[in-house]
Amino acid sequence: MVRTAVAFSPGHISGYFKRVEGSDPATIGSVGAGVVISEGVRSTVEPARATSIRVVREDHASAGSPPIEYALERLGVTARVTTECRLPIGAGFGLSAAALLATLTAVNHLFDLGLSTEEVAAHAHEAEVLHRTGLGDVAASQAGGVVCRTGAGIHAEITRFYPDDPLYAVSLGPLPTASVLSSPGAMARIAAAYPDRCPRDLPDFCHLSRGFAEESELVAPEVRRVLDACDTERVPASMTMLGNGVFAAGRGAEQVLSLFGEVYTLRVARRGAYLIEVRP
Ligand SMILES: Nc1ncnc2c1ncn2[C@@H]1O[C@H](COP(=O)(O)OP(=O)(O)O)[C@@H](O)[C@H]1O
Ligand SMILES: CC(C)(COP(=O)(O)O)[C@@H](O)C(=O)O
Repeated sequence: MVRTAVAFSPGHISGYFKRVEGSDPATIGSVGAGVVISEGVRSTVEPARATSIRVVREDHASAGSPPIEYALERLGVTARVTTECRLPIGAGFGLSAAALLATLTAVNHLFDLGLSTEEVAAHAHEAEVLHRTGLGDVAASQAGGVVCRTGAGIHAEITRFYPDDPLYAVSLGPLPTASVLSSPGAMARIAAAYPDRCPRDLPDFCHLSRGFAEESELVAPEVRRVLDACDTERVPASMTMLGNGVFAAGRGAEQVLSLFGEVYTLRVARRGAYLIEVRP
């Protein structure tokens, strides 16, 4: 039997963020607030002569993941990787970071690399930043909670709180993160819209996120329709950054969102990425 390692990482919904410049990928990142969610990516890894990545979601599979391929090469290993997730990819659920954290956690154990949890996160963060698939998701998904990051990178100060209430989300389609991060105009509007404080609680997080979504002008017409419906029902809601989707909290949230698509019920994660098993 081939030795196999399996690991999981939670995803992360960013509510608001601002890019922070740095001298190298370790110091480049973002400040902002978001929610680490119970759904994420499970990665199964086995040694192979050449690296191959299979990305599985529902009954669909695709091949390749440039950030993961890059990270494995940096670590000097080749492996057959299968990632699995329930949430849609590219929809603002931080799945690129989750896929990296889950895969590198499994790789670390499979190949006995002896990396600390922080070193695993550092490699994942570097791959994210270089591929423009995220800025602050890896830092957030190192642990659970509603997260406020007041510095860039994985060593920055991060405060977390852990509400029991679920969050609901609906996705209306992808919004490639790299397309926004590469647009100087969008990044300038994002920086100007940044609410420079941490959220007090979940409703306050929704409120700050909504102000940011409006001011940054990132809200697409289909997202606008969902937000309008939430406003009518007085349901706190905002846009999943960076995806064409909406998250909402509290009474009535699930019902309003269900008018627009499949509703994902998300718990606030209690922990970050972890190893599930090594076989045999
Ligand atoms: N589950 C996954 N497994 C492997 N690679 C992934 C996964 N999710 C995202 N990626 C990588 O990240 C890219 C998308 O990044 P991004 O738009 O930031 O997605 P997200 O918003 O889900 O984090 C994909 O093209 C792929 O290279
Ligand atoms: C918002 C984003 C830049 C991207 O998030 P996603 O599209 O989920 O990869 C995130 O990494 C952040 O810094 O807050």
